[in-house]
Amino acid sequence: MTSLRGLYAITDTPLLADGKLLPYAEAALIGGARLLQYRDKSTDAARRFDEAQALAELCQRHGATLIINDDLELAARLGAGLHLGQTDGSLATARTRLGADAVIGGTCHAQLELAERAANEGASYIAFGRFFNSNTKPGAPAATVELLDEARARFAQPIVAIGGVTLGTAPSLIARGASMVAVIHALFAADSALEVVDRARAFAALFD
Ligand SMILES: Cc1ncc(COP(=O)(O)OP(=O)(O)O)c(N)n1
Ligand SMILES: Cc1nc(C(=O)O)sc1CCOP(=O)(O)O
Ligand SMILES: [Mg+2]
Repeated sequence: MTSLRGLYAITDTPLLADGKLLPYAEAALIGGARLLQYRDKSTDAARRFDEAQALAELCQRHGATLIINDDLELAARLGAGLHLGQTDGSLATARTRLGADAVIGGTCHAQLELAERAANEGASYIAFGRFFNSNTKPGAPAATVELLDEARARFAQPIVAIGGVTLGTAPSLIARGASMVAVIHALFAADSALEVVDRARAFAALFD
């Protein structure tokens, strides 16, 4: 059973270009990331499969869970988890296809109604954001930390907080009930894989 608490690392193809994807992803896993999302917006199916398969092997080696962003078919091929946004397809269909044990998450922006629907459709976690200014997705709809109080009281599903999460901003989200923090820039915009290990360790320690 996957533990849905701790650091949720998300890859970013432009940021992890030039051979950084696998070493930086492994560094995040060494540092303690529990979920690793493969987020690649390209249409290069062959590269996407190869990269996701390599990440699946890394996750298996480090006892973490791979989540595929947007792509149910790729998740099904690899036996991985899946994250779906509001325009990425049905969570209920994904649950039927991937089975009861798969980790499937849904984007809920700042709307409790979207979380209600995601929960009813079988989401393993509900993701809210963007809580702070995001380097990766500056235009994502904004959410306030107060939303987490209400979400925590209303839903049994673990809550993922995303958007501008740093070592400085994460504690306010965890204190309000976020079970996981999903991070791109503050984890992977680093000069070396060793620096990613250190950052991941520091994020993971916030959950001790
Ligand atoms: C954990 C997590 N939360 C939210 C998102 C955003 O999903 P979406 O709104 O579909 O946007 P894209 O990531 O597909 O651009 C996410 N990927 N992961
Ligand atoms: C992919 C994504 N989704 C968001 C949402 O609010 O739904 S914010 C975001 C980007 C997260 O990257 P960073 O940690 O660099 O801000
Ligand atoms: Mg999406």
